[in-house]
Amino acid sequence: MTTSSQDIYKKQKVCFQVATNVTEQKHHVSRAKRGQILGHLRGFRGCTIWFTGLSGAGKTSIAFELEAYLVSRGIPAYGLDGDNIRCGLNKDLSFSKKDREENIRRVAEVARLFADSGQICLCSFVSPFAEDRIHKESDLPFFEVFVDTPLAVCEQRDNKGLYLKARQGIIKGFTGIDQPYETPEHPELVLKTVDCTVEQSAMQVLSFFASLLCPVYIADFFYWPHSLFVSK
Ligand SMILES: Nc1ncnc2c1ncn2[C@@H]1O[C@H](COP(=O)(O)OS(=O)(=O)O)[C@@H](OP(=O)(O)O)[C@H]1O
Ligand SMILES: Nc1ncnc2c1ncn2[C@@H]1O[C@H](COP(=O)(O)OP(=O)(O)O)[C@@H](O)[C@H]1O
Repeated sequence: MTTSSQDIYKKQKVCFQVATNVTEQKHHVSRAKRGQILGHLRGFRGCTIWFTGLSGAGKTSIAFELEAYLVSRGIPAYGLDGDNIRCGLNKDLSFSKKDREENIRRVAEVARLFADSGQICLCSFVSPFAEDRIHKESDLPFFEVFVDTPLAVCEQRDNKGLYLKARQGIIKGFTGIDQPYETPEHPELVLKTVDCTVEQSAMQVLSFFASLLCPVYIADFFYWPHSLFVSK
């Protein structure tokens, strides 16, 4: 008779707690070596650009526009988005304060791995709590971008119909309606999306970070006509 792994666990009667006897393992490949494959010789390095703001502010549109643009220029970038991550990695989490905190903690860890691998990780999360957005411990560049769109505008956009549901009480704990949003105090960049297009907002981000991320490309960025920017 074979014993299932479940039976073994039951027999052991061990009370499993948070892991303690774990030791960080060193990679055999250095960050610099990975960077060489990704073209870091041209001055580019991995980082996280974190977009925060209300639902409908424009985080996803801007982050994905940038992702498409960077990738089309041969710069490795990847967008992590709240809706997507909550369908997979974080599908066990709710929108309670504690679970939002855990959502952001996990995503920040994943973003750090992307950055460590040499990519630009573009994160678009409501991330309403200021404390959760602080990533002082990260040894890789982390930039906060506040997508500063007023609640009234987000509610008017209501591209997913969520504000209507929140106002009707169908969705409880919706950020900006019956849960708070803590405005960033010292973001690297503030984007005002009213009266400008997604492409213009993405261009603002690119202009701001180009010199930090990729000095060699900066000239290209500024000489590119705006019409060439949309890269879909
Ligand atoms: N209660 C509540 N509050 C805010 N947002 C809600 C809620 N319920 C569902 N949604 C949808 O989930 C997206 C936000 O997920 P995030 O992971 O970014 O949220 S958080 O950072 O953990 O606060 C959010 O995506 P965006 O609209 O792109 O911001 C919504 O589509
Ligand atoms: N300058 C802008 N930047 C970003 N989005 C904009 C802008 N102007 C209008 N929008 C529109 O606002 C909506 C923002 O939706 P989305 O990107 O899903 O926001 P979020 O991810 O913050 O919920 C989209 O329909 C987008 O076309």
